[in-house]
Amino acid sequence: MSLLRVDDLTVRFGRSRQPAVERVGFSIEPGERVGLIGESGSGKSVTALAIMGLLADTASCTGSIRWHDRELIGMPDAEYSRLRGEEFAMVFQEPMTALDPTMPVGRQVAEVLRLHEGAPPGRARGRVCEMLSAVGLPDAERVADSFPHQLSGGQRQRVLIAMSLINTPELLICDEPTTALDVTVQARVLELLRHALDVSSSAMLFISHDLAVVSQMCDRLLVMYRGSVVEEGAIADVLARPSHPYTAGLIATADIASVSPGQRLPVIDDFWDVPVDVPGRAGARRPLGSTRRTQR
Ligand SMILES: Nc1ncnc2c1ncn2[C@@H]1O[C@H](COP(=O)(O)OP(=O)(O)OP(=O)(O)O)[C@@H](O)[C@H]1O
Repeated sequence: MSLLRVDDLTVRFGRSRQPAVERVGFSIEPGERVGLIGESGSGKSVTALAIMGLLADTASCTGSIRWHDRELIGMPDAEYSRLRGEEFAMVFQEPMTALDPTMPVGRQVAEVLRLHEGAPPGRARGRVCEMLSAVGLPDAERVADSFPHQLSGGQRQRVLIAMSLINTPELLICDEPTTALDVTVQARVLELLRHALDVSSSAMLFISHDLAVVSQMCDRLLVMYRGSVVEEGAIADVLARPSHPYTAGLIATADIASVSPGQRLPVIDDFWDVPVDVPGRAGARRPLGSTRRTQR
């Protein structure tokens, strides 16, 4: 049985007729690292938030999200929040907004442990410092006593990774975890994330715009386009034989070998005009040759 199985997931906000995510389906096996790539607005974050049960109140969700043998859609809040942080966790794009500015970061990491394990404060402190060291923060005692604004962006993101992995979740969802960091720090944070996952054996859903980074971090790739998954496969297979024109365009414009981690790949911003092979959805039909390239 898959760790996570998403079937026919459709998410709408308010009275919008156009779903943000439409009939999305994929699964993640234990320990597997899956990349989710797509243009801005294609529905990557909404898919992640639906799995985490953290969508805005205005969202309505249909379909199925199964965690092991349990259905997450419609699960009572108390039960959902027990799973969140303990069995699956998420690292967000912007560490400053994900951390409480009024509390030392060590206490915030300890809080996650306490909530899920009931660890007494003394023991929690030791575990927190161990975890901060494990994500490449050597001066763990000092970092633990610091407030978020006293740390650099890279340090804050490491704190969030420590926080998300401290309960050894079976699945870690990373939503553009290094986008807010500068390029050299991004490479280091990605390296330690990979190492931390090796140690915890957690599976990962890694969301990015960046094909180069995804191809370094993941085994399998999902490509989202206008709210739907249009391509799925082992990274090497997709790169060698993309089946959807959007993926082909993305790969064609991406000189993957020459792009260092964190550096943006060129994207094609006229792909809205490429037909989308989703039942029931009418797309404009302009040929791929009429696209233009831009650099983000
Ligand atoms: N709270 C919300 N209310 C209304 N619409 C929303 C809300 N959150 C997301 N959307 C819409 O859902 C669609 C998908 O957004 P989503 O954030 O998943 O895109 P994304 O692929 O993650 O983009 P990016 O790469 O820029 O983060 C967008 O059209 C967005 O405007």
